[in-house]
Amino acid sequence: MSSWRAWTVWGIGVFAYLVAVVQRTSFGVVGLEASDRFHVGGAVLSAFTVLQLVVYASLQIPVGMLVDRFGSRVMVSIGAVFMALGQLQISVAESVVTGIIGRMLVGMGDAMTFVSVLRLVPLWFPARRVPLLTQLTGMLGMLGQLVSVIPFLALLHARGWTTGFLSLACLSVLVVVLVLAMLRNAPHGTARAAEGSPEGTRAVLAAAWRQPGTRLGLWSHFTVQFSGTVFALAWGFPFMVAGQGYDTATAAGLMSFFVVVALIAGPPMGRFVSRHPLRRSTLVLLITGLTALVWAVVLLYPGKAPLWLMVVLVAVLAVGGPSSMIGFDFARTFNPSHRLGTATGIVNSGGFAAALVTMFLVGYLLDVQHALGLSPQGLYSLDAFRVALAAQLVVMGFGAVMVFGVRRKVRRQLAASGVHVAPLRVALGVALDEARAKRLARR
Ligand SMILES: N[C@@H](Cc1c[nH]cn1)C(=O)NCC(=O)O
Repeated sequence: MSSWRAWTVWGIGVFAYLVAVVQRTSFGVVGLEASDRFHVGGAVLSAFTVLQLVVYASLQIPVGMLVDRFGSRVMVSIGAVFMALGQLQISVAESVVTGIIGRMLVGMGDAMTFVSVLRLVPLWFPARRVPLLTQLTGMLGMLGQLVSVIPFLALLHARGWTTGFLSLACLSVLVVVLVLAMLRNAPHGTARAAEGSPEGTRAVLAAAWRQPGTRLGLWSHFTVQFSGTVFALAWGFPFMVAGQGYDTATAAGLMSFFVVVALIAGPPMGRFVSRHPLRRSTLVLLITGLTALVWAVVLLYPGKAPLWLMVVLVAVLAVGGPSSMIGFDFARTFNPSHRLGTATGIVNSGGFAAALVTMFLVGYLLDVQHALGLSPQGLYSLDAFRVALAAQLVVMGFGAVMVFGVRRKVRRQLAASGVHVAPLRVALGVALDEARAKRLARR
């Protein structure tokens, strides 16, 4: 049994991450109000989100290194202070520049939270619980999106922009108080191992990168997470409404379905990972293959894709979020605890870097087709989207090749330590034989 102390620390960590997700997603839900306040259209507004993501992704590795050095408590508190300052700035900002500075501060604080919170889990809980708790951390944090969409939006509509964003700043202040009062980096006695490393910071980074298991985590995260992120944060809505011709209510319903599926998929994914640790990369590849297949069917479907097909697409994309947590499991199982933050930061940069590159590629391909007169029905026509969104298949293919390549190295390393990974066919045969033998023994 884990102590109440461990659950309290984890609970506060999860709350801090949930609040970070609220801060991250709060601007996206007030697009119309932001357009009025800053007197700008969609293109400039998307710069707020893109810059916030650029800051978030580029800070992952430095943050990981800092967590290994200073521990989760300091990093989560500093992150919450940055987010409080960012939202305070947004609450009074009236120009694009001051607004973007606010969002970048939020991105900085957000970047410090997830990696630091994940690092608490293996330090406070026994190894067998870690995969499921890691999934639950990601899953519960996602509920922050609903806080943005429901109570925050209602408050902003009732009391106005400044009160809405000031309340979010106060939420992060509450996180700082809770973290300083009750969050500890590790149980007594393990605190030294959990803070500061016997190696120098650069040596920690080099060692984490040299470990093929970290890179397998990076490419797994890269390959399975980006398509869902691109869909949810950038191109999903324009594709469904302007490209496919769905009304906004249906598109909004599909987006809510995305969140529900991502929430439901977390626990089974965690259980699979703890029961079949040698099949993690196979699951990543299977989910990547399935995502590519469903995208190909949607993009090649003659005319508007039927609703059932869009439901399947959204479900597959939503599973990508929980699946990407497999990347963190690779980081954890292949690195000692004093390198865990750094390795987790490396892994977490994968999916977000891939998402940024893809967001840009899709926008660029839409623009180029329009400029060359190849999309006469409009910039956001279905045919233009077919070509632009197909770029995802190239990014997915690249990621899958990297997963295959680095997995070979990981398996060689495992074999050297006496762990041999049987081909899937053989392993499935053995599992079926065992199940049959168990059934017979029960008769
Ligand atoms: N894979 C996500 C988290 C997640 C879990 N379930 C669905 N999504 C991830 O990498 N998150 C990083 C972050 O900062 O949120």
